[in-house]
Amino acid sequence: MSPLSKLFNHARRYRKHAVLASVYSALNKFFDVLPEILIGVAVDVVVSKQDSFLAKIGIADTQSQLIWLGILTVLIWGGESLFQYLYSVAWRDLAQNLQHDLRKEAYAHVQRLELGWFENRSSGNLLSILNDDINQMERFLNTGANMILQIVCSSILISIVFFVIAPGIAVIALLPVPLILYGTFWFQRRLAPRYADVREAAGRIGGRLNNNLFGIATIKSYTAEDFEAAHVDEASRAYVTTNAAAIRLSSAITPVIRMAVLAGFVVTLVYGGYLALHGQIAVGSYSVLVYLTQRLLWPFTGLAEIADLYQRSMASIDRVLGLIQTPLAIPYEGERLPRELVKGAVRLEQVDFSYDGAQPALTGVDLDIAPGQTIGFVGSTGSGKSTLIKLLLRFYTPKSGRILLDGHDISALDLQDLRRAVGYVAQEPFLTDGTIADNIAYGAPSASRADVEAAARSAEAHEFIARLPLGYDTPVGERGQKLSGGQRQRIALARAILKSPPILVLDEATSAVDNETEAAIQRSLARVSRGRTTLVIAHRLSTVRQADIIHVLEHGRIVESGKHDALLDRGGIYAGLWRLQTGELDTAGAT
Ligand SMILES: Nc1ncnc2c1ncn2[C@@H]1O[C@H](COP(=O)(O)OP(=O)(O)OP(=O)(O)O)[C@@H](O)[C@H]1O
Repeated sequence: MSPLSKLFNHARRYRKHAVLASVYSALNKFFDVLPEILIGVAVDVVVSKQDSFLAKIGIADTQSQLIWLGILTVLIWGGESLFQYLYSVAWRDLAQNLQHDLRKEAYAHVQRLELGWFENRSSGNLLSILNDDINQMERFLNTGANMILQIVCSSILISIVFFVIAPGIAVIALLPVPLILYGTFWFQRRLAPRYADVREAAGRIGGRLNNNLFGIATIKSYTAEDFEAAHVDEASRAYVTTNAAAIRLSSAITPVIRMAVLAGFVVTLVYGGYLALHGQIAVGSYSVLVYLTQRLLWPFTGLAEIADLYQRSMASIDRVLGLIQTPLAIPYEGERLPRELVKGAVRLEQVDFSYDGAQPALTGVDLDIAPGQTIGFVGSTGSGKSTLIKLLLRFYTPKSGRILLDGHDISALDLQDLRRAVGYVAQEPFLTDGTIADNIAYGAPSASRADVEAAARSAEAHEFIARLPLGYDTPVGERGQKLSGGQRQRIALARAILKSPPILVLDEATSAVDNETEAAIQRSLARVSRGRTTLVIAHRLSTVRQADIIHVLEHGRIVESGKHDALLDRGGIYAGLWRLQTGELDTAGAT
C-alpha cells in the first residue's frame, strides 16, 4: 500500500472534507481555463464580425458581442477567484486538522508503548517524527494535493476543448503527455528511497541535539563544546549530503519535462499555423490552440515540484504511520481491579528476567509479601533490585514465572489499574516543568493545597518549600533542574504519599538527603506506610533496618532474607554490609 493510500485509509473521517476541497480545486481550474477560450472568441468577434460564433448564437451586433465578452470575463474571473479562496481554505483546513489528529494520535500511541521500546530508540528521532514529519505531511496537503488535482483537471478540460476545435492537432499536442507522466513516475520512484534517507538523517540530527542539550552541564564540565559541535556538524552534514542526492535527481525532472513540452508546443505552432494559413481552421481557433497547448503542457513542468513535495511527504507519512501502527508488546486492557479493592498482597513465583535475552537480570525469584508489610531490598549495585520493581509495575514482562497482586496475575490485569495501585518513587525521579505544587499533585489534579502541604510535611519537604520566596508556587524548571537532588527526591516522595496507594515503592528514595533528614523521613514514613504494603530499596541499610523482612540480592537472586537482627546473627552478606556501613569493620581492622 502506498503511503498516500495508507494516509487516506487512516483519515477516513475526512473523506467528505477532501472531496469538497477537490471539487473546489476542479471548479477553480474550470474557470481558469475559460479566459483562453474567451481570447479565441474575442479574436473571432473582431475578425469574423457578423459571422462570429457569438453572432451565430444570437448576439448579432458587434457592440453587444464585446459587452457580453466583458460581462463573461468578469463572471469567469469572479468564479475563479471565489473557488481559489474556497479550495485554499478547504485544503489548509484539512491539512491542519489532519496534522493535529495525527500528532495527537501518534503521541497518545507512543505514550502507551512499553519502556523497552523506548530504550532502543533515540528520543530526538521520535521528536523529529512527531514534529517535523507531521509538518511535512501538512505541507503536502496545503499545496501539493491541489496542484496534482489541478494538473489532472486542466489536462482533461483543455483536451476536451482541443478535440472539439481541432482533433488532429489535439492528438499531436497530447503525444508528449504519456512521456511526461512516465518520466515523472520514473523519477519519483527513484526519489522515494532518497527521501527516506533524508528523513532518517533528520531524525539523527534530532537525536544528537536532544542528547547534547540534555547533557549540557557534562559537555561544559568536560569542555567538550568543540567535540560535540563537531558531532552536530557531522550529523547536519550527513543531512545535507542525503538531501543533495535527492535534490540532484528532483532538479533534473523539470528540464526533461520542458523538452517534451517544447516538442508539443512547436508542433501545434507550426502545424496549426499551416492549417490556419490554408483556411482549414479559423484564426480564432488557431490562437486558442496555441494558448491552450501552452496551458495544457506547461503545468506539467510543475510536476517536478509536486513529485518532490510528494516524495518528501510520503517518506514522512511512512514514519508517522509506522509509529502509530507499532504494536504494543504490553497491552493496556485487562481484568479491572479498582484501587479501593486492592489489599496489597504481592507474590513472585519463580520469576526469571533478562533485558537483552542473554544476560539474566533476575533468576528464580520467589517472594510472598502480605498486605501492609514493609519489605527492604538491599544488595550490590546491579544486583537486580530496581528490575524487580519494574517487573511489578509491568514496565517489562518476566521471561518466565508469575507476579501476582492479591492473587491476580498482573499480566492479566488492566495496566492502569495495576499502576494506580502503586505509588512509585524512582531512583532518579522525574519532575515536570511546573511549580512544586503541580509536581506534588501530579496525577492527582483534584488535590487541594492542604493535601499537597500534608504530603510535603510527611516527606520532610515542607520546610524547605516554605523558605522559598514563592513557596509551593516555585517553578522547578525543566526536569526539576532548579532544585537540588535531595529536594527533588522529597518532592517525588510527597507525590507518592499524596497518591495514597495500597502499595508504596521507594527505589533509593532518600539516597540524596542527609542523615538527619532521612531519619525524619523514616519517622513519617513509619506513619505513612501503616496499612499499606511498602517496598523499600536502599543502599543505606539504616533505611530498611525496621523492615518486616529484608531481602538481599546478588546477581539477580535472593541470597538472604530475614529481619535485621536475624540477618546480623547469620553473619552473611548483610552482616558484612552492615559492619562496613557502621564502621565496625574499620574499627576491627584498626585494632
Ligand atoms: N534497561 C536496561 N537494559 C539492559 N540492561 C539493564 C537495564 N536496566 C538494568 N539493566 C541491567 O540489569 C541489571 C540489574 O539492574 P538493576 O537496575 O535492577 O540493579 P539495581 O540492583 O537496582 O542496581 P543499583 O543499586 O545500582 O540501582 C544490571 O546488570 C543492569 O546493567
